[in-house]
Amino acid sequence: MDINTLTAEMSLEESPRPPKSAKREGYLKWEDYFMGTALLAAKRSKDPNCQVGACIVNRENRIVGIGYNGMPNGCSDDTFPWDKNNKQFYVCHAEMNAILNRNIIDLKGCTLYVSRFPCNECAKMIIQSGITKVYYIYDKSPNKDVYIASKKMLEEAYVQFEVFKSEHKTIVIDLTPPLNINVS
Ligand SMILES: O=c1ccn([C@H]2C[C@H](O)[C@@H](COP(=O)(O)O)O2)c(=O)[nH]1
Ligand SMILES: [Zn+2]
Repeated sequence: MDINTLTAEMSLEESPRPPKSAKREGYLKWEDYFMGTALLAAKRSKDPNCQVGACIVNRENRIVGIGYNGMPNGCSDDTFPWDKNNKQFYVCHAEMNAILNRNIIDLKGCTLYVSRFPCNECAKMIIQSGITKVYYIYDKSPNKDVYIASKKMLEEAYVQFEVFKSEHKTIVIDLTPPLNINVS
């Protein structure tokens, strides 16, 4: 076997294996990371009916605000009402909390990842804050006046909104070793 043949055989054998310094495959894409963060935040919600999470991201792909729906600070989750007719008077929406929790002053040009389509009150805050893009997973009540009004305002103010699409259905995160993260 001459030296050329030997080299060809070696490279054939090694081709499926990435070089040791190559990056890991299967890492989360930015968009899945941001929506995953919003969904993880939603898990903090005490609302028995609807847990909403929101994550705001700037143009440099930095997370600048996270929120979920909950009672205002100082208003106890155990004494304020969570039933359908009364919670509306008290609950702070996820989008509002994410905007108020922001760690930068100006949200101009930022993108919001949120689990459900924002209501009219959230749309007002989104517009006024300078957020220009909204990704949401589902529109719970598209025919209700508040969501029709929300769409109307977002469109008028040139805030784009789009259903979130991912090539994955689930992200499963272990809290115990070996700390696997399974994306499927
Ligand atoms: O833009 C929105 C709209 C609603 N929410 C939260 C506020 C409440 O906790 C629930 C409302 O649930 P329904 O059962 O649909 O009345 O969702 C929000 O965070 N952001
Ligand atoms: Zn809202």
